[in-house]
Amino acid sequence: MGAGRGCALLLLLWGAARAAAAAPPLCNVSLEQEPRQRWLPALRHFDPAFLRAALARVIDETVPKWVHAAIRPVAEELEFFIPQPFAGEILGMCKALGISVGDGILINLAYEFSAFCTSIVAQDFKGNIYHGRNMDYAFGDILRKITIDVQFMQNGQVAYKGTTFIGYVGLWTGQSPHKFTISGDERNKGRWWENAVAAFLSRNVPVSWLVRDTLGTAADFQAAVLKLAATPIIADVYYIVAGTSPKEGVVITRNRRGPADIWPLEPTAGAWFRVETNYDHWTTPPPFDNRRTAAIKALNATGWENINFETLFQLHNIYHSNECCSPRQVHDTDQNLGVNMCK
Ligand SMILES: CCCCCCCCCCCCCCCCCC(=O)NCCO
Repeated sequence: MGAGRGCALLLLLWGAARAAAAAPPLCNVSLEQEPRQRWLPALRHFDPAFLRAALARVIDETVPKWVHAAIRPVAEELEFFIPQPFAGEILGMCKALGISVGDGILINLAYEFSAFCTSIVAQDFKGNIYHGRNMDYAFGDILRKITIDVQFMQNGQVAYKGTTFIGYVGLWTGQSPHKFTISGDERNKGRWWENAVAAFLSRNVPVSWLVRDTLGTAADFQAAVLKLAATPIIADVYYIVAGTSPKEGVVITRNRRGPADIWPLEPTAGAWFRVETNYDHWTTPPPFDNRRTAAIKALNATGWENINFETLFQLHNIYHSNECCSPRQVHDTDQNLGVNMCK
């Protein structure tokens, strides 16, 4: 399919019962406005006191107090190392909310909170490409209330869009309309605050900022894959990318410095889907986390004749049900996001 002819649909479903779909607020962020100003309209959807309390709780429960005390001044200094527009955007929100710049920067370096993400890219028998992703977090009670769909606007058009949390300027899920979609899944453990500052000082960028940068600048699927594979970042990650033409689907396993592996769709060889959870695809997942096997089973049962937006969405619920998750993985809330690129 020609890049200009694609259409795109974003859909969010919240809640453990998943009985009713409730979309998060849809916010426009104008890339033509000063970075410090551009998120202020989006902030108006939220109670500043709630955001301040949420930020305090997340930091309090994930960063030891002595580390917070030591790291906050360092994070504040990072203002001078952070590239635009990210620095301006974070500072603008900190000022508007009356929170410390150090805390604002710190939370924007957050990589994961016990996240169990799954991304699937698949091609149907007609050559349509589908990209679905699921996120399952700790802090569900907070994160469900601060999730937003964002349209980044330029010249009166949507330049790119994504789903994030208010205050968090990077994207882990996004779409460049009619071109490509990206999702990121956590790779490699480690406390997020431990290495973030040191890695940042090496001038590498957070993984979610590279997603946003790629959505805003890459001309097509191929350019996006190259950029996501090669740009130095501050942590390991899996980038899952889907395009609008047959075979345009790939899982990129990233080290900080570059690609560890590139795993494309190979529909002619029967590989019409790729599933990425939080483990290298060439290794066996641990027995307590069966998401990959369950997703593969469900995809094979569905078949490429029947894969579509609806079945992919349902499938995310199936493999993510309690049957395949250990108690450790079953949080009280789930986020399921399906990104469908269609002809
Ligand atoms: C700069 C203003 C801050 C405003 C206050 C924000 C309130 C609380 C913020 C909570 C932010 C949560 C960040 C979560 C990061 C998750 C990263 C992620 O999605 N990782 C996926 C890994 O698979």
